[in-house]
Amino acid sequence: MAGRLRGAALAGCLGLCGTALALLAVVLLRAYVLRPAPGPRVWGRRPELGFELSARDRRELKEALRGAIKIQTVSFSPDDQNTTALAEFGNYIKKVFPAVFSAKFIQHEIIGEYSHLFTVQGSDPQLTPYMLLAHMDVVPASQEGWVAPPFSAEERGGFIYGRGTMDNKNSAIGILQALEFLLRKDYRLRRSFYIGIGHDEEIYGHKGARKIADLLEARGVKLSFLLDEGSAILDGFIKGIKAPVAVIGITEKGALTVKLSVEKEPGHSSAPPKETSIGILAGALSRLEQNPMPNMFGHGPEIRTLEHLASEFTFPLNLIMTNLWLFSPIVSRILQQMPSTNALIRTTTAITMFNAGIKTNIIPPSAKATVNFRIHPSQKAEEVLEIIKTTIADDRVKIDVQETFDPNPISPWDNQAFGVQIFRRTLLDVFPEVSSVAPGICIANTDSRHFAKLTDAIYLFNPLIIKPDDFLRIHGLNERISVEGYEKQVEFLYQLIQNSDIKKLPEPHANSHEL
Ligand SMILES: CCCCCCCCCCCCCCCCCC(=O)N[C@@H](Cc1ccccc1)C(=O)O
Ligand SMILES: [Zn+2]
Ligand SMILES: [Zn+2]
Repeated sequence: MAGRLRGAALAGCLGLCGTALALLAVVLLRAYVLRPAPGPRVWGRRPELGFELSARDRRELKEALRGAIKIQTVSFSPDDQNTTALAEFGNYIKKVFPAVFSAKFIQHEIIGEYSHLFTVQGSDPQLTPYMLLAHMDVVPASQEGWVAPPFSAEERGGFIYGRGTMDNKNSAIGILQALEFLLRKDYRLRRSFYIGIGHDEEIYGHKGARKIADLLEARGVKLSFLLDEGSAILDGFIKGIKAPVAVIGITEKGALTVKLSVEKEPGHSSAPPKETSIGILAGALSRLEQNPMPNMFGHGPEIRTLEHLASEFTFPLNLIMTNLWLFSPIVSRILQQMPSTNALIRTTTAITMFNAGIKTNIIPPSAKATVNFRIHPSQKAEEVLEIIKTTIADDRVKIDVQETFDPNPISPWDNQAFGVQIFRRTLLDVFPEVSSVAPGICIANTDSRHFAKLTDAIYLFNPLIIKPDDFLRIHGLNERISVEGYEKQVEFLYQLIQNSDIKKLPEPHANSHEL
């Protein structure tokens, strides 16, 4: 009997060990044998014009950006913008980019009073046009806490400091600068393209980008791709990856902004009720913060980012990332630890405004707060609103939706995706240190969502190498760009325009079935 039991135990143990060994074999096989081959595509044609800058070009390029930063194009709220500065920005670009404004094949239109649309006519009408999008408005900046005043565009240690240096005058001015340089070298464009520069992106883009999109739609325009801000070349964001990796947004999160309010009878503070409007609202807000929206890891494109980058990770993370079918519970727990990666895997909750109270000895008649949610690509605004109501679970808290939109559809990412191949080619040309190009999610929102009817190929990417510390500067203190980084951005755009002039993508290399 005892022998039979020992035999059964041994057989059980062997079975378990066998399963463990088989699992290990699959894990190793996927990590080391079945890795997608990142083989290069064969591009016969190189950009015609190299990006060699004279000392004068360099100075001009830097001063053009610095001049733009000094114009205080601040969007405070949907009905409060610095319109004098917005108009000044229009005059400024006319002065700084004379070749762009005098070329016969470039049409310039002002849309919604302050936004700009450039139609750059290529010589081959058979080629589907593309679009480069940027915005000139900026969020407000406090005067305190900056090493140099936010609209001084001061240069320190190789960096230009100022609001808009990364978000997003670097793109607005950078695109025009790249085109200006190409025109001065008599480059004749083959593929038409549009440049859109919005003036109210930071307050939803209804009067700028939305109107540009409506106009192009009315003209029957279809785009082969659209490129806007929203992601970057990430350096040091992902534990276990040493080299910088280009993560190109193939979708952006949705958004839902709700106003919460509680009204109660005012009175003398010496005989207070059990709960005041402030206490009730604070409780509701605390419940929202303490109960984050569900972790959706694996339901959106975030998993594709990790799969693409798997072979970039050092051991043993490479084993884990190539085997997400097994390790995703661990990975999703790790991702939720840092705010920037937590934002990739769930709808985020941010309490952004709170107003209440009149005087120290008056029971507050009302308390109001604003909560801003950024919706994960696998959820819809309606579903998020239901979760909010259930979490607050208090009828005394009035919930008003201020603004909402669902996440963008997911743009194509494969060997036939024209835009993706052009970005990849251009990244290889301009940033040889970038080891991988992966699809990702833009965790914030951009003007690009207004263009969904013109193309299904919307990409969010700024050709800038950014570190976690830089990310905090966007909408924060000491926003800055390195002069070298800005030159690289202009070079990227200069080569991108030339690379896009290719008629047809080259056939994929025999080994490069995946990007
Ligand atoms: C695989 C690891 C990835 C780690 C993620 C790190 C992400 C780093 C990305 C850096 C680029 C950030 C670019 C931000 C663009 C910001 C654009 C913006 O500020 N938009 C406004 C628009 C808006 C929306 C709603 C109301 C008013 C304005 C925004 O707040 O989203
Ligand atoms: Zn922006
Ligand atoms: Zn912004």
